[in-house]
Amino acid sequence: MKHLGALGKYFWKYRIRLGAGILFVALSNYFNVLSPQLMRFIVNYVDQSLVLTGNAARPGGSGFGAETRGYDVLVKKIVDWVTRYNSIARVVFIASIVILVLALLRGFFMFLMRQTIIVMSRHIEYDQKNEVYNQYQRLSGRFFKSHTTGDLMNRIAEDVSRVRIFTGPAIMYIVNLLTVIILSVFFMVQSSVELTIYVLIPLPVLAVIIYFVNSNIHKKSEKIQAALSDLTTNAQESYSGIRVIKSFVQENAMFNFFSVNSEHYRKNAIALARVEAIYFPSIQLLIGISTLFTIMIGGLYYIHHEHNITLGTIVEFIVYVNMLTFPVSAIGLTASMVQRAAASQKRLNEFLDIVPEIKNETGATPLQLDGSIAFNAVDFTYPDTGIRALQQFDLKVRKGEKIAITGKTGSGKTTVAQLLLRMYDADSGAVVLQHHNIRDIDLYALREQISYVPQDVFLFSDTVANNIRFGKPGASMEEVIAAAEIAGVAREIDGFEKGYDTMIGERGVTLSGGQKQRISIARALIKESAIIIFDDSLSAVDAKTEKEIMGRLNAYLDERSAIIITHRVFSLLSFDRIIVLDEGKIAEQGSHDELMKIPDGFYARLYHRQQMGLGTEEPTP
Ligand SMILES: Nc1ncnc2c1ncn2[C@@H]1O[C@H](COP(=O)(O)OP(=O)(O)OP(=O)(O)O)[C@@H](O)[C@H]1O
Repeated sequence: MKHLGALGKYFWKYRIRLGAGILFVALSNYFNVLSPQLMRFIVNYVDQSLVLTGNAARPGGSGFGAETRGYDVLVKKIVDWVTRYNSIARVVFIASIVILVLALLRGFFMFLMRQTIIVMSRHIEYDQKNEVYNQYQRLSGRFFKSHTTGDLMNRIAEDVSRVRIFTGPAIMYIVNLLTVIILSVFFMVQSSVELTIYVLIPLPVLAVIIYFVNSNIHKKSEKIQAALSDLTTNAQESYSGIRVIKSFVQENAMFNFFSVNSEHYRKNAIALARVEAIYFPSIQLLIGISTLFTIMIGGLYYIHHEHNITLGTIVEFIVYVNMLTFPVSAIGLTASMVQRAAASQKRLNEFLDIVPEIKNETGATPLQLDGSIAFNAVDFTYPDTGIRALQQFDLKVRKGEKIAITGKTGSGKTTVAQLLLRMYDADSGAVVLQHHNIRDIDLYALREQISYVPQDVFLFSDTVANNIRFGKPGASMEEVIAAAEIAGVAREIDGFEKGYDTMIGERGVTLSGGQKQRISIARALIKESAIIIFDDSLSAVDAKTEKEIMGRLNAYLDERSAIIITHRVFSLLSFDRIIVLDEGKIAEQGSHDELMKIPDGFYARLYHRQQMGLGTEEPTP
């Protein structure tokens, strides 16, 4: 329950709606509890009138003496007003119309109650979804590595919905339950204390049943939720990896895996349905017993002229008991709504309370980057795997310098890019840009001024133009085309039937790997930053195209600093410096000619291998 405390800020934000909603619930119930009193009046009035005309149900009738006992002030006024008419039919007719008016008033306030509380819950749902989404955006790559997409999706969709059920329907039921019970018990006691006690006797039993059955329901619901989460993750991975599944002919295995999860979910859902099936009839039974007590004991009191019980009182109590039926039977449902919401909010809080590892330090400056970079004795170990990716790594890049980084796979090349984008912070040493430690530079300004083309391309389900424009929102069509031209993909885009308006499916399924890579490059180039990082960004294009692109890039890069990570060395000729990384350390460094002179050097061997057309694999020592 304490987890729901996190919603306090939202309730405060929408306090006027909430306050009005509570008032409307109370008013709606107030008008609701008045009608049983009027029904008592009508029955007693008719009964008494029949006595006077000699047609009483029993000699003496109910007597008007008991009638006004426990009436609400408003009901008293209504009774005074209707009894001014002499005809029984007229009194009954007018009193009945008043009951109808009361029902309408009740309905009107109920409508207002929904308009305020349910609308408030939708606002909170919207705010909370945005809050969670924003937090997802702020969290670091490490967080996303340790949580599945299915789990993230479940929390932002399923958990937020469950919390909404608390902030809307559950709050409404709770306020409704409390006001109905307080008002009806108050008026029942006013009418007859003895009968009230008998009518309420089954309630403790009801409370015990509700408690036990409800905790059972809660446990089962939790299991269902966990099973549903597995199922979602399972399905989501199947969609994303459909090409791998098909190529490995693993459709049946995947389906079997899904069916096992699905079966687990089904069993839990059926178990829950069974418990719920027992729950509602038991509640109805106990409410039925209350009604039985009302008629039996009320009837006996009436026959024996005890405790001023009239026929009208019995009718009034029957209506009260019926009035309590729904709110009381909804106690379990409401309690489980609250429990589920608390569990969901706990899951949301787990994410919302995470302080992003990488965040702006106070006083961080939005530095205008000129392109000079320095890695000073940087050590970095990935916290989740403990892999030491960079060791005492030193690198100085002057403004406008073009550096190529090569080396064996896993030697730490991408890590250099990750630290430069401040996706991680160095454990020791420092990354310095224009004499400013990277930690003192405004994070968003930093990333805004670095163009990064990652190894694994990701394109959005949008048009080609919008995917390129992602690098510079609001860029003109000319800028988009210019970027595509430098990236060497313009001719292919022109060949598409809809050109730059061609929709790219999820993850760009309609494009070839090379096309996707080049669109991703165009997206980075349009950004026009002082620093450009290519992380093996041309691995899927042929060597000739790569050379052409490199040629155009040379002109584009001009004054910009560039770090090009690659496994293909023969295109590195025009670089100012080439770095060979090995186990997180610089193994070789220099121009092409200098590196070629190192006897048995990694670079020289790799160059020869590739010249002989033996591919990009690393040379064996
Ligand atoms: N996000 C990560 N979490 C944990 N360990 C990582 C992560 N990324 C990389 N590593 C590990 O750190 C080491 C350096 O990885 P890095 O990606 O920098 O190498 P690389 O030289 O770019 O490799 P490749 O040429 O295959 O892209 C590797 O051993 C790798 O397994």
